[in-house]
Amino acid sequence: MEIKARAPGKIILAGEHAVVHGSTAVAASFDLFTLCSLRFHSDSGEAYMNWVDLGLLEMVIGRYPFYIMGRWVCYERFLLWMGVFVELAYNGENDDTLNLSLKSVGLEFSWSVGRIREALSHLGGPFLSTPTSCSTEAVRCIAALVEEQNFPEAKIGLATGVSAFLWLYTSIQGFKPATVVVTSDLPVGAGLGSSAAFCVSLTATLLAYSDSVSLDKNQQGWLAYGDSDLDLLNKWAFEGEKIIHGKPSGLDNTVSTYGM
Ligand SMILES: Nc1ncnc2c1ncn2[C@@H]1O[C@H](COP(=O)(O)OP(=O)(O)OP(=O)(O)O)[C@@H](O)[C@H]1O
Ligand SMILES: C[C@@](O)(CCO)CC(=O)[O-]
Repeated sequence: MEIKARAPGKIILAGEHAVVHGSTAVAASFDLFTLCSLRFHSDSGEAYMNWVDLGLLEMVIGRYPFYIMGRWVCYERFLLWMGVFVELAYNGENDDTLNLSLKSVGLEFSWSVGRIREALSHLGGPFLSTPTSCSTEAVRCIAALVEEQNFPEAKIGLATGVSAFLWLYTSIQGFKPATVVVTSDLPVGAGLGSSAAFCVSLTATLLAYSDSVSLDKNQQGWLAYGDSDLDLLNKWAFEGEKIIHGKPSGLDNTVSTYGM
C-alpha cells in the first residue's frame, strides 16, 4: 500500500521574523502544497520470502531423486525456481534499503537499513506518540549518515531537510525498508514555509501508517486528520522544523498542519 499526504505552504501577513522572538504574527496557508508518498517494501516482500523459503526447501528435497505420482521431482523444482526468478525480477525494489527521492530539488538518497540501525538504534526510538527532540548526539549520528551519501556541494543547504527526514522517519517508524518520494509546488527558501510543508507532509504519511492516529483508510480521496491527531502531527513536524531552522517559532508548522 502507498500512502500520500500533502501539506500547504504559508504566508505571513504581519509579524514576519519578529514572531521568532515571541511577537504576534498574522499568517495563512495557501494552495501550494508539498506532497509526500510512502511505501514500505515489506508490502510485497512477503511473497518474495515465501518463494525463497520454498526454493531453499526444494533445494534440500531436490537432492534426493524420487517419483511423485509418476513424475520426477526435478520437474517441480524447475517450476519452483522459475517462480523464484520471476518474483526476484518483480521485487527489484524489495531490498533492505530506505530510499528518499526529493523530486523537486533533484536529489536521491539510499541507505541500508542495517547501517541506519547501527548508527541510530542506541538513541532509544521509535518514540511515535511522544514527539522527541533530536539530541546533540542524534544530530551527530545523523550527520554521519548524510555525509556518507556524497551530498552535492551545490545543494548542501538542503542537507538539513535530509537530516530532519532521517530523524522523523526513524523516530516514528523505526528501521523499516521503504521508499519515500517528495514533490513540491513551493519554492525553497522564499519565505513560503517550504520546510514546514516538507515536515508536515512527511510526518503525516509516517503517522498514517501507525496505530497512533485514526484514519478511515477505506474512504476515497483525501482524508483529514482529527483534532487530537493534528496535535501529534504538529508536534512532530515542529521537531523536524527545529532540525532545519534551529529555533523556529512554530508558526510555520502550525499553519501548515491546521491550514487548508
Ligand atoms: N521539497 C523539499 N525537499 C527537500 N527539502 C526541503 C523541501 N522543501 C524544503 N526543504 C528543506 O527546507 C529548507 C528550506 O527552509 P527555509 O526555512 O530556508 O525556507 P522556507 O521554509 O521555504 O522559508 P520560510 O521558513 O522563511 O518560510 C531546505 O534547505 C530543505 O532543507
Ligand atoms: C516565521 C519563520 O518563517 C521565520 C521567518 O523569518 C519561521 C519561524 O516562525 O520560526
